[in-house]
Amino acid sequence: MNQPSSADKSKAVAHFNPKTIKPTDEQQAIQISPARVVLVEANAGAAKTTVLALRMAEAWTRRTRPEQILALTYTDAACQALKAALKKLGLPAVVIHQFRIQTFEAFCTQVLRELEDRAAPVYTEADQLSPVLWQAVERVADDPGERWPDHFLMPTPGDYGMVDVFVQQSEYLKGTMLDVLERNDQPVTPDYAETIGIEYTQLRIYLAFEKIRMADPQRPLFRGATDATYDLAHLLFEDGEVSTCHSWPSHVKVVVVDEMHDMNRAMFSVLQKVLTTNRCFFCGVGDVDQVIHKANGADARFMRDELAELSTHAIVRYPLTHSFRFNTSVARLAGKVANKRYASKAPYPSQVRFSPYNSVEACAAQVLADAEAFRAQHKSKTASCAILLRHPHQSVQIENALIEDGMPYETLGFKSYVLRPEVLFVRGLLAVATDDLRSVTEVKTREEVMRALLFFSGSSIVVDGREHESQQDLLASAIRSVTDNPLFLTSFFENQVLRNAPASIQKRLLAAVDIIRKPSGPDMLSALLKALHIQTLLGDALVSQRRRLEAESNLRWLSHMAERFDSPAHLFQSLNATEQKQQKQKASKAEPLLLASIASVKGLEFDAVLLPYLAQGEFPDPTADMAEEFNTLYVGLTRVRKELTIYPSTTSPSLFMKSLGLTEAEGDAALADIRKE
Ligand SMILES: Nc1ncnc2c1ncn2[C@@H]1O[C@H](COP(=O)(O)OP(=O)(O)OP(=O)(O)O)[C@@H](O)[C@H]1O
Repeated sequence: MNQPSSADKSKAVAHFNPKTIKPTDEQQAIQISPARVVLVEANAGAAKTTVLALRMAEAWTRRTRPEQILALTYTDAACQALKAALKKLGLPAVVIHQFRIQTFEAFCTQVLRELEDRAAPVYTEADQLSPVLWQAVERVADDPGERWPDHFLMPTPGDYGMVDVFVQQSEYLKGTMLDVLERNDQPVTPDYAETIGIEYTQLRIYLAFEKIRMADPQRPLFRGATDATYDLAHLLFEDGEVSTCHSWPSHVKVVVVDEMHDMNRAMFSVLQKVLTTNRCFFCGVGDVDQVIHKANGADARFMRDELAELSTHAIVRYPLTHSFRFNTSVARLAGKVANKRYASKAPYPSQVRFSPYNSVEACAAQVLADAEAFRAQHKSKTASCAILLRHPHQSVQIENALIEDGMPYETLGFKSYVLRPEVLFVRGLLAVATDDLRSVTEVKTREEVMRALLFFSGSSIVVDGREHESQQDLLASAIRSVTDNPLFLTSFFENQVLRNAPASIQKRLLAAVDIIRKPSGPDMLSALLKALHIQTLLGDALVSQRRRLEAESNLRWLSHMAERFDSPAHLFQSLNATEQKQQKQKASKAEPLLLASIASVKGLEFDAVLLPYLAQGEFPDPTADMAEEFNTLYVGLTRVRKELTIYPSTTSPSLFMKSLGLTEAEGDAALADIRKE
């Protein structure tokens, strides 16, 4: 692997000169590098996306047509960040529009759509995958030709964690392409399963599932979230022809890949084909400490040995030493989290502030006050502020605080808490008990409330004389009659939801409605959830273990918030009013604040970043991979340009604070140091 030679540097002169920023020598070296294969590994904010944009702009200025320039990324946010960088450099919008900038999944979907002559349905929800999965389980269990039945550890119906485990393993197998690469026509045996690190039964089920999904390889039954990349990579592995497709890039001159640290084997195989079917310049950028998708097979070696092996040209590596996004204080903290050197050179000061909290509500109030202060100080519409969360359930109190204050906000990476299915179920019960569906003003939400009532009650619709009609059609006509006349909700609840629910659930639903109707104190919602045996109810309804935990957390945080209300009717009105205010805000022209998951803003940046709820059990999440939790924190705090505020819990201190030396005496000193800069 080579470093840029001084001859390289002296020969070329930049044809593209941005007016908005002055590229540094390091950046310009990448912009004009004559090397066929260029690689940049650098810290967050060190201008990786910017140099890709510079390289694209340089090629365009040197008369490469925009459609001959291809940029591939892992996430939509990274596509958005690259477009923003091109815009910031001053490229005309029409030109940016003509560049082909896509995620690998979107790119592969486009090619497969042309090859298959149709768009395969996309299933991303556990509920959609579950029936096929159980069909696969049955096939494996009933296979008369099975030679190793003694090795089976079959899941039993009701094993609801099964879907999550399956999705995780299958995304890993597909991302790494382990089975495709290692099988070589050998039979699937317990020994073979062990060599690829998958439990034998799981592998059998995975293969049966794939057989059902791909029964007709030309017309897959459906695709999961990352299946287009895998399917195309698989096709390429089997020497399938793609280069004759219109949508296959056949005359591209420049290929760039952002966030290359997220690359897995399937993406790499597709990239390999793009590079071997085009005489092009390649530039990839990444930062190993931003890997948060290991579960999908993301591996930094694709930026290193694997690329070197693939490339017939020498790889020239360039440095980007300084972060231009933020200054010393943030850089020091990022360096601590990622345990690496971090230099910075932003043309403005950045500050880090720690705002300890002692209750969930107090934290929300502090976040609101800080967001308000930031807005008051920076009147400009372009000053951006984002509240970044590790988990969606943490939005409950913050959304309430924002709504009460009248501060417009939008969410990214999750829905507002009032629209999450389990909260809609509670809203449904409140509507039934108070006989007031009219207060739910959005028609779409009324529909969702009815669906949630039916779904979480394990119920169905039965109409005499219409037995031949599908549940979908029956529900559609029930929804029509109730949305037209909200007073019919009670009869829908009594005659359908309740009557057709399993007997044990009927009792619990009645008890719940009873609790709402009787005068009760601030723990009404906790009592209602208890009467519903909510954990069992969620467990029975939700096939995904991840979703169950998420739903439980959402309801736990909701009941905490409900303690403020003296009656169920008030709680109900407040939830409805929250939704109405959100609708109003959407219609208004006021610039919204962003409330987002950290994962969804990877690649983006904001003037102010607020990172609430650093508490043990919340962030880091003890059930997740600890290295990735650190990377998630690193991604979150490196989104900031000027003002970073971190909210550590004083009652259950986060491991992060301890391991960063940011608690107690030693931590105070470190904080003081950081603040001084
Ligand atoms: N020469 C420069 N002068 C001033 N600002 C710059 C310069 N180069 C880049 N920047 C700015 O620095 C910020 C960070 O750049 P960029 O988004 O390209 O970093 P990145 O390495 O891709 O970050 P991440 O790893 O988070 O994706 C951007 O606001 C960008 O416009």
